Amino acid sequence: MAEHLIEFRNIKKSYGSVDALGGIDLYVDKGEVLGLIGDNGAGKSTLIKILAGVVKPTCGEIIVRGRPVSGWNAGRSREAGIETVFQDRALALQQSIVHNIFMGRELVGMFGWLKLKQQLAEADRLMREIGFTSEAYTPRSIVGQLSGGERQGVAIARAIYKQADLIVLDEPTTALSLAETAKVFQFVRQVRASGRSIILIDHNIHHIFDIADRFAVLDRGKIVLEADRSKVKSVKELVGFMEHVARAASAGGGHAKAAGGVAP
Ligand SMILES: Nc1ncnc2c1ncn2[C@@H]1O[C@H](COP(=O)(O)OP(=O)(O)OP(=O)(O)O)[C@@H](O)[C@H]1O
Repeated sequence: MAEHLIEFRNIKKSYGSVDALGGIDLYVDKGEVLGLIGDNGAGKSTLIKILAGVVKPTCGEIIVRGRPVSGWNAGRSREAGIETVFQDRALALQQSIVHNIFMGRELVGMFGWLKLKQQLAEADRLMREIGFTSEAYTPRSIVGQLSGGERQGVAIARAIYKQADLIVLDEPTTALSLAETAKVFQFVRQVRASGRSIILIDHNIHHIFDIADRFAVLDRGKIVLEADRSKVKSVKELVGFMEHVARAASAGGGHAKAAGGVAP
């Protein structure tokens, strides 16, 4: 069996009587963008919090590069090379790009002196690596003066500095214009081109369709569809399936499930 970068096997999470996740089997491979789609309350946040090690699953196994990891927590998640960019991005807007990238992990030399020159050079390299092409900005630019898409880029650069192999982006295009969304997706493409993986959560199916290599649709704590981009003919087909899932939910029925292709 092929070795995945990260794999969830039968991950469950209950909050009292609420089953937020009811047995998730999901994997991410090296160098791919996995689009995670689901309505409000489907369990997306719970899933990525488990991945980040900040929420403990009720049961299930997490396998990293083919090896089950016991005692999964935030430290193990970081060691596995997983970094999550949450919606607020946790950026210090009054500070420079370089400050934000190195925040809490500054390069220091003997006697605790900050290696500012090296930090500036490394920040510049990271910005170029993810495709920060605008000449208007340097590592000393203030993050608050950047556009929404560019701020997302700074958060991604910080994740790469932290040696991320898998970057989880939680709704990175919320409240962004089309042009800014395009910038974020350009960063995502660069990250994928570097061989890193991305889990992209986005409410906008069109966005996910444009960029993901594979989709996973979560519905009331279960994966109801997993499909390669190449197997899905059009965004219309994906939207049709999502509508079918929603109809089944509002009718109080069981989970709509699609095997192989997408058509329900
Ligand atoms: N700390 C908690 N205590 C109790 N129930 C919770 C908790 N966190 C999540 N839930 C429940 O688990 C289910 C999944 O929630 P989750 O936040 O993971 O969904 P989501 O897909 O991220 O939704 P959204 O897009 O609205 O953030 C929901 O029914 C939610 O009410």
